[in-house]
Amino acid sequence: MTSEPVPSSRVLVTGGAGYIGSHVLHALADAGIPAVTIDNLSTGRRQAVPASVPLVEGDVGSPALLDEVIREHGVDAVMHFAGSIVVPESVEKPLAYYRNNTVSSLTLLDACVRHGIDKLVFSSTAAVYGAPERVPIDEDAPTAPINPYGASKLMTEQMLRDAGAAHGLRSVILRYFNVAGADPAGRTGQATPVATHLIKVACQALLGQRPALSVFGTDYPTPDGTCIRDYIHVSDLADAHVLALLHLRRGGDSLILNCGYGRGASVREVVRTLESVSGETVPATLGPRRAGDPPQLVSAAARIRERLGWVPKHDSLEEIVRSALSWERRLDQERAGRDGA
Ligand SMILES: NC(=O)c1ccc[n+]([C@@H]2O[C@H](COP(=O)([O-])OP(=O)(O)OC[C@H]3O[C@@H](n4cnc5c(N)ncnc54)[C@H](O)[C@@H]3O)[C@@H](O)[C@H]2O)c1
Ligand SMILES: O=c1ccn([C@@H]2O[C@H](COP(=O)(O)OP(=O)(O)O[C@H]3O[C@H](CO)[C@H](O)[C@H](O)[C@H]3O)[C@@H](O)[C@H]2O)c(=O)[nH]1
Repeated sequence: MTSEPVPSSRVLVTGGAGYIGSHVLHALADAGIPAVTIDNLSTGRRQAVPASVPLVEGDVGSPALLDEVIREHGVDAVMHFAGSIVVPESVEKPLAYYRNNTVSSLTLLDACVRHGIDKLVFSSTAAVYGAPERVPIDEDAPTAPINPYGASKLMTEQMLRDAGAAHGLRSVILRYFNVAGADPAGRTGQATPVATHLIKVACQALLGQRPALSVFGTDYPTPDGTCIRDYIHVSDLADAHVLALLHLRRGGDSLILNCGYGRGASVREVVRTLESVSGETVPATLGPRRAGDPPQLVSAAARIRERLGWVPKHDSLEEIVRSALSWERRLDQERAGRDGA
């Protein structure tokens, strides 16, 4: 490594080898915005990172590594994706979640302040709202997480607010609803080893990679008895990140924005849509409720459009499930190629 900073500003993307981070790295590369990523590859994959982006393998909780990367690459802004994301696991191992999500974020914020970086885009979650009293949920709704994952993210939001007031660190906090689908060009997708998200699990069941999808609860107070979620295509979410970065680079103020389409789909609707795009049946069993699932989570979606001028391009459940299925088929072929080699 050289000791002189390079002249062009790069955005530091933490967790860029993961599902959402890798889509954002591709979106940044497509927009001609230089980036560097730190990832410890705990759930991410090296091959998800675009060839043009330097991947520094290491932990975002290391102050020395952050110092080195920020100096070496002339970092002027940060997008923070690295973290642990499985809700039930956060209930079993809360301290691990507070360490990897909250404590590591504290280390990162500290590094930003130390290096005079005043722009940060943060991956938050609708889980900060807990089980909301009303849908659609707007950004001013009360935050009341019902699991350590959501609490660990809300604590980081609080640190960002306080660091903004004290140190001028401006942030865009993006609260994602249910992220799904894959890059339409097939460059990346969700490849994390533990699949728990509905659309990925349903695709895996359809392809015979698991015996069946278990539908978690059919007695919810919703029209068909199954839970309703606001599914957002990961490529639209990636575009929102690029817009958030540009907003901060223009000198824009701190924002908290929901990321969703403002429209819900039930578990049964998701399954039907997957069946209609594939022409095949999803093997499914009707099971009991999963602990901690609110009946409905739907975003109030106006603010992000107003503040960032975000216009979704893939706003259809068909497109989301089609891209997720074709990504799952691609992973299948990759595995078959490896096994055959
Ligand atoms: N997937 C969703 O539906 C969803 C919803 C809301 C919020 N989020 C948030 O979005 C972010 C990205 O989620 P994802 O779905 O892409 O998950 P992911 O597991 O695919 O990506 C996380 C990446 O961070 C890396 N990582 C984890 N801990 C690290 C550490 N300490 N140091 C360096 N790298 C580390 C992992 O190797 C991985 O590449 C997370 O912060 C998550 O909480 C995701
Ligand atoms: O095998 C499965 C998996 C899920 N579901 C159901 O499908 C819906 C969606 O579940 P996911 O696990 O895909 O997503 P969650 O809604 O639980 O949570 C996700 O979306 C949240 C915001 O809406 C947070 O962002 C959180 O981090 C993220 O994991 C839920 O009703 C769930 O009960 C099933 O029926 N069977």
